[in-house]
Amino acid sequence: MYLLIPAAGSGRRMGSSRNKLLLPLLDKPLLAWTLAAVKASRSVRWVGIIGQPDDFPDFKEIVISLGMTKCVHFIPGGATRQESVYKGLQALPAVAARVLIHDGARCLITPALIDRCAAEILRCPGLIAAIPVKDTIKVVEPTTQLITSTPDRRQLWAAQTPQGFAVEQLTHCHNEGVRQGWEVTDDAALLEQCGLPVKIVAGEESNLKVTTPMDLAIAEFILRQRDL
Ligand SMILES: Nc1ccn([C@@H]2O[C@H](COP(=O)(O)OP(=O)(O)OP(=O)(O)O)[C@@H](O)[C@H]2O)c(=O)n1
Ligand SMILES: C[C@](O)(CO)[C@H](O)COP(=O)(O)O
Repeated sequence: MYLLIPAAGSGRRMGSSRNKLLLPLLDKPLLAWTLAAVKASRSVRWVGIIGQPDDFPDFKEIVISLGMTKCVHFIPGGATRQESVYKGLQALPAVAARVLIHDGARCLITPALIDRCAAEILRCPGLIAAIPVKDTIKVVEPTTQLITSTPDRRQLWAAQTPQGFAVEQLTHCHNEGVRQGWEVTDDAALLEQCGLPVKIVAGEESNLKVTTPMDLAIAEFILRQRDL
């Protein structure tokens, strides 16, 4: 399976002066945890790490320190996650028919979840890992700050990565996104806009995205519970 890892962000919400994926988490950089899970996955053969070129020396050091034997490529990213994935798609080998995309920032991913998504994407053209929403969600009118509705929670799922796609279809949707000026925060949203089906695969509650300093503390807590 081909796997693209968007890792070209800046970590604004982390309040970090550098890419948050290079911040330490226990004994190694955050991205090293993500890559360790990728290394342990049985299905992934080809890895494209999408990053800002300034970060490549650090990324390469991490890859070497993990002793990754999979084929690893470093792909220059863009100004948004959407642009970064678009560039990643263009760097895939022509023979790639299916691709998984997994955020570098979801560093608690398990090899089992990667392999489950890899197996499932061979049976459908689009999928995302997701978990049912636990909270009661309110839709709020931004200027008045008044609640306008409470969506039925049974229909709400929190999107995670991996997200998997048929490469041709995802490329078509990204092209359409560029043409129409769509701005989205995940790849599934592009298929949704194009009216194409995307399936849910059971995600994992611990598969959080490290976005804020609080997430970093939670990630550390979860990792300490695991058999390292
Ligand atoms: N231009 C960008 C922006 C984000 N990402 C990646 O997309 C994932 C999810 O993005 P997010 O958590 O928002 O990361 P940042 O952009 O670093 O964070 P922030 O939005 O707080 O600046 C991360 O692995 C991030 O590195 C990317 O590849 N290219
Ligand atoms: C793709 C994603 O991880 C799904 O949860 C997420 O959308 C990435 O970006 P966000 O801007 O932090 O939501």
